Amino acid sequence: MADRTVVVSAPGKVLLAGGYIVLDRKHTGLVFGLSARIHVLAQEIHTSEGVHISEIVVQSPQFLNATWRYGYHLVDDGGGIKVTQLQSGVPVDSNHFVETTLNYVLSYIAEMDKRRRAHGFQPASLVILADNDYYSKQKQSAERPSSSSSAGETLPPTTSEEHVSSNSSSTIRPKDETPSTTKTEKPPRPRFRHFGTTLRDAHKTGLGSSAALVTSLTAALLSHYLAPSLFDLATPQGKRVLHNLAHVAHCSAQGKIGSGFDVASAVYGSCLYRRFSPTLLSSLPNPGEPGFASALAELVNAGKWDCEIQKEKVGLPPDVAIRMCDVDCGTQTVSMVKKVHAWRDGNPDLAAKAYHDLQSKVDDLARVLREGKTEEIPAVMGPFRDLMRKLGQDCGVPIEPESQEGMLNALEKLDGVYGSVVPGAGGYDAAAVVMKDDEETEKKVKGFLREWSAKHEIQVRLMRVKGETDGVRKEDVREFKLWTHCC
Ligand SMILES: Nc1ncnc2c1ncn2[C@@H]1O[C@H](COP(=O)(O)OP(=O)(O)OP(=O)(O)O)[C@@H](O)[C@H]1O
Ligand SMILES: C[C@@](O)(CCOP(=O)(O)O)CC(=O)O
Repeated sequence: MADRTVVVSAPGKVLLAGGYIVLDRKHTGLVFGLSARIHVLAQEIHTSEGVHISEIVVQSPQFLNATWRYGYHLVDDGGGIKVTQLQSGVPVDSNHFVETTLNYVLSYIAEMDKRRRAHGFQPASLVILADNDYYSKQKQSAERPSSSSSAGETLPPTTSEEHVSSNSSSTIRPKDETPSTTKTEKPPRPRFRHFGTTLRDAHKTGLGSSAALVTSLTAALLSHYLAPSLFDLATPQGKRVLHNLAHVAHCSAQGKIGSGFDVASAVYGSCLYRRFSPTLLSSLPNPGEPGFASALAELVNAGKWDCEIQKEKVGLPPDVAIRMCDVDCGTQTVSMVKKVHAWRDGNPDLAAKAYHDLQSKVDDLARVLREGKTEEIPAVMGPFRDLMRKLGQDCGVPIEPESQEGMLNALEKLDGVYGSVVPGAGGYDAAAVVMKDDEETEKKVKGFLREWSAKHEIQVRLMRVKGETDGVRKEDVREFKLWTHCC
């Protein structure tokens, strides 16, 4: 049988402009994909002769205690495939986004490829590898140097979980290719570092890890299990199916609260985004309920998807970059959205005016970036920030908190910085900077953030990540050979 090992990656996102208004179908948001990606490697699990296992094993080897084993069964009355997390040895936290994605994607696959109902799913191993910028550095993080040439570069510290599972044929660690380094040599920066923490305790930088993960996991499962005649990521139809299925799974895992701009950019990359009608998903049964599988397949394959993804409306001048600053604080997006909506519902006229004004700035910003009018960026981003700050004040929500306001005002005074914003929902998450794409400006910004951090006793740093237009893509499996069972 053909080797079905596949690696798919999807980008993170930054909603540069359009937070809150994009939740309303009347409006659009300007979203950029990011160079920070989440990769998922899918491969068969090879067992010794006579040994049969029926598991799907998902691992996130950059975190402690992050191996999730699932059994699966076909539910009667067309309820689809339901997975159950298997526990053995050290208890492992559940991973709601992974589990939900498996329920939706395996149900869709079984519906599209009827043979699966009779023969079931071959056991599979899925390895999640996130680019380093998705999480803030934590001081206790343990790293060991290893090979600098390929993707699986850093060895996780030994954990009790690994001890438990070390005999299993289905748990993988990167093959140990640790080179000998002398004491004085600085270890190479690992492409996928170990964060030295559990996922629950990790400090997210707000780049949209869950949407990138759900998208790349969905694409990896579809590519691994379905023949190319049924799913081909390289075709527009393949992307449409991926987009719809990942949307449904992500919405379900999130509790149906988002506009979906993050999944759209994970699939298609940078775009001007108009959301789908929320009613689209309202009649879909839940996984396991009668009729779920066929309703899901129908919704994904056809459905009245009325979202708009306009890629041609988005561009960047060649010498301009969108960079992100990690502020290393968290933001409660859900409660902020609730407060903004409560204000909007209580003040419809004021809200309509505010949303209209914000939309015109979203359009202006898209236009000046697309048309390469670098000199006009400050005159658009400044008033956009003012309007977002005003919205926050009206709703009693810290969309641009004072601490961020002071920092961004000072940052914008630097030569080469054209504008900045607290993207998406705002708050204390990452800040975005639109700046000249050269070393000199990068040095200035880094120096500024170092001084600002010291003066204000906070931790702000410029991340490596940059705005990028690409969406989901297949990666060269050979680059991930340290994470595969074979080769
Ligand atoms: N590297 C990873 N490995 C396994 N699961 C992950 C990984 N990254 C994200 N997840 C899943 O996504 C969840 C985080 O989703 P959540 O919506 O809270 O954050 P987010 O999408 O990163 O938010 P933001 O838009 O602010 O960046 C985790 O709890 C986990 O279920
Ligand atoms: C507030 C909202 O419009 C943007 C949230 O963006 P972010 O997660 O802060 O990047 C919500 C949404 O569109 O899903």
